[in-house]
Amino acid sequence: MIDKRLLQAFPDSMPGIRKNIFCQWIGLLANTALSGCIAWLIARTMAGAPVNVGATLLIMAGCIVVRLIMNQQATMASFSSSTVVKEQMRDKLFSKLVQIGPGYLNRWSTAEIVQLFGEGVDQLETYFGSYIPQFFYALLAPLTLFVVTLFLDWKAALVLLVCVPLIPASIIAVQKFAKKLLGKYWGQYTQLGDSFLENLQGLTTLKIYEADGLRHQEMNEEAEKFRKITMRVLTMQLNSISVMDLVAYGGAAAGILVALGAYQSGTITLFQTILIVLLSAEFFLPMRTLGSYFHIAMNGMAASAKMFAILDAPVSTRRQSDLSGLDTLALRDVDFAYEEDLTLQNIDLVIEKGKKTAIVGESGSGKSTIAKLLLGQIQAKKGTIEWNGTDLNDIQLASLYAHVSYLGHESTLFKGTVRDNLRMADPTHLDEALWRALQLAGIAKDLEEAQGLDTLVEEGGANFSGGQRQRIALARLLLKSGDLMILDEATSNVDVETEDRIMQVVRSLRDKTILCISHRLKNIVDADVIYVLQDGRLVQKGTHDELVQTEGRYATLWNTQQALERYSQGGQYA
Ligand SMILES: Nc1ncnc2c1ncn2[C@@H]1O[C@H](COP(=O)(O)OP(=O)(O)OP(=O)(O)O)[C@@H](O)[C@H]1O
Repeated sequence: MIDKRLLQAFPDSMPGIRKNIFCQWIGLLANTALSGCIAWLIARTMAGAPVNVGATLLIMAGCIVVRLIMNQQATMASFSSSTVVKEQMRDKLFSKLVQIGPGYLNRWSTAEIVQLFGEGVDQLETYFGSYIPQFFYALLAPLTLFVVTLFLDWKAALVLLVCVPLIPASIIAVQKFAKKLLGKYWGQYTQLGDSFLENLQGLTTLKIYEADGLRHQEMNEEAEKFRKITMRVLTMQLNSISVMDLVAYGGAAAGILVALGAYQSGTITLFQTILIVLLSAEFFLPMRTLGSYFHIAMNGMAASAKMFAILDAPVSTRRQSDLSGLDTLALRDVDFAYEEDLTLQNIDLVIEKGKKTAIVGESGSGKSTIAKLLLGQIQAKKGTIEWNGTDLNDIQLASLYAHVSYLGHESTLFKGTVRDNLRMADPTHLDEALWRALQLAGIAKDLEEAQGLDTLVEEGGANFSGGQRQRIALARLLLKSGDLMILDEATSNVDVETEDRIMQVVRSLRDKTILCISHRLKNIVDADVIYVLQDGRLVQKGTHDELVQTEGRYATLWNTQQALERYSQGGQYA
């Protein structure tokens, strides 16, 4: 009924939990005293005996005030313990994802992460703020009341105490089933989130291909599955609450019946009988409340299982070394697989300082996978990647990113100003340096006509064209003083003018170490060394002149692309 690991993971929540239990217990004592006063007043009045009403009412008012204060304190303690847990859990998850690096996207989807960070963590609020304190209080309260009722009538006290464990027994009975069901519920929930996000992001494509109707139907089916499982969870919760109510009220009735029997036979007084009647419900209430928190807490436990899966994900502990400037970067006999089949096989590749290295090959041959390996986003299955002879797995990701800059085919711009986006590369750059980079990237004129460096960038750079976004990203790349520049199909999504500008800039960077990944061979003809990739294997290596003169994959690709180019310029495809 208690997830030990979850409890042990947040020791800072314990003071709040202890305070909550203590306040509830003092409140229970105040309530017992209040019931005692009520029973005393009724019994004395019915017996026609003198009663000091004023003093009794004063004591009763005192009990009510204590109870109210204790309730308020317990609520505050609950808030403080759950806040600590939520803050720390989000912190732990975030640090872990930072440790794993961008490669976390290979293991979990964005929607899953967002749901766990948001609603998943919120589910822990009930677990720590209400369920855990209630669990211990629900053990303490019946024992306390048992001691009190023992002085009134031991038989009734015993019956009440014996009936209390029937509630946790019924909870345990549904726990196994509930755990399975909630595991499925969370699976369905994240799956629905994944599809929703994907369909929303690709809505334009779906509309263009008139596939939105089909996706709509699929989403409806998934939503229906989620509705059904939600209803199953609710039904399970309601049924188990009904069972708990039956046990609670049945148990209280049994205790009351025993007390009434004792009163009839003259073993106990009217005061004792009334007090037992008043206290009997109190015996069961804490367990009953525990039962109602239980299902929400189980949901928190199911979510926490997913969170612990992230926290337990293996992270290389080898990443200790810092990088020095680049002399050589080499892939030595590297194999890699996303799934079972190898995506890359026996890759031997060397990137030398100050040289321009190119990787070419058809779509799906594994070019971007090599870039991901060099960026530490994925790990080789076999072989090593060595930066000046040091295994990349031993190098801290932060140190690696300080030395490497990257421009992909779809660059991300962030909400803010153009200046904010450029300064990401290096916050010490002055405006002059930013303008120089923008001029080189061929976007300075467009920005001068707008608000210059203060031009606002909307989320994802939505207020710029694809080409403009890529040019701003190129300027950002130029501002970063890394040792290695990786361009992965940096020109594949842009207009011819932007493509020419990007390649012109790359050609002008004479002393830079550049890795250029491209399927358009005309962009890499001047590379110092070209590696040709086919179906995950390196099949050729050399300069452009060497490769076109040799019969092989490169010459075939070159001839095909040249023919296509002539054709697009109005010539003949031959
Ligand atoms: N995250 C992934 N999970 C599973 N398979 C993947 C993943 N990313 C890529 N692949 C597969 O790995 C192979 C190589 O992909 P990669 O993106 O490296 O090719 P590429 O040569 O860069 O292609 P392109 O020129 O089209 O970008 C492809 O068959 C692709 O389907």
